[in-house]
Amino acid sequence: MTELLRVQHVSKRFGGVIAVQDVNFTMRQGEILGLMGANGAGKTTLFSMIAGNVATTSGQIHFEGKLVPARPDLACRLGVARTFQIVRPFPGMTVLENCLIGTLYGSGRQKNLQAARKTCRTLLDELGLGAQADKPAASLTLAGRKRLEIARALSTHPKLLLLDEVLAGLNATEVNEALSLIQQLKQHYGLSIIIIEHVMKVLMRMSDRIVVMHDGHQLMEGTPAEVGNDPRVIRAYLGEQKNVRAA
Ligand SMILES: Nc1ncnc2c1ncn2[C@@H]1O[C@H](COP(=O)(O)OP(=O)(O)OP(=O)(O)O)[C@@H](O)[C@H]1O
Repeated sequence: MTELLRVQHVSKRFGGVIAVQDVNFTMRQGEILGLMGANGAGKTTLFSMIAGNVATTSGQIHFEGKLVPARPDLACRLGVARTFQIVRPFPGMTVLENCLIGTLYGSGRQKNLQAARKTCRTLLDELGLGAQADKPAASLTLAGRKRLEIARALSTHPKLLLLDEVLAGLNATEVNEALSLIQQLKQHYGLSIIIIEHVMKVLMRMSDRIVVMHDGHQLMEGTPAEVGNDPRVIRAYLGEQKNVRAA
């Protein structure tokens, strides 16, 4: 499969805090890559650098062979879109208008407003938000706002979707629904996905490969089975006795 993303010796320092240190991995087109790590491990900072929200202190990130600039608008035009852990809709705009912005200005920029509206309605239908399309974003439930966050990212027509804890705060039924939805969207839009998720069982189930972060470092990279059985991961997250898959 074709290489999509290359993260090379990437580090980020915020003043005296080293949030990410010398992280290296590649990702193939069509993969689902899990990003695992405890609070403060550096996962979101890594996302922010891949999405161009934050500049690297050192190292480089290439997407389809092109250097990802430290500008989210330009990274978006390359085909990278992200969600935020704390959802960021424009609350006063309707659900549809929130998506229109991405469709009109993202990587697949549609010039025609009517066509863009149609695209957004189809997308919102797929995400189960069709009935809410003309309501204000602020009126959605948490599960609805999480779906809108995904819709907003997809509206930019990305090739790589970065999902930052989109399942957090959802109940068991909502988590299962969201997982099937993500799989469907991946197939339909031919997406590659990097997912940050604290529920390990979910991450293990979804991911083709997992990169494990610990205190800003990359602890290891491997298949879910390799990660679940790795003594370093077990030591870092669960103590000596347990197995990650039992968590
Ligand atoms: N803008 C910032 N300024 C200063 N320090 C920051 C900034 N952003 C992140 N950090 C620090 O960098 C480290 C990594 O944070 P980051 O949010 O990337 O971790 P995380 O793995 O995503 O954690 P969580 O699972 O809690 O979201 C933490 O020590 C955090 O306090």
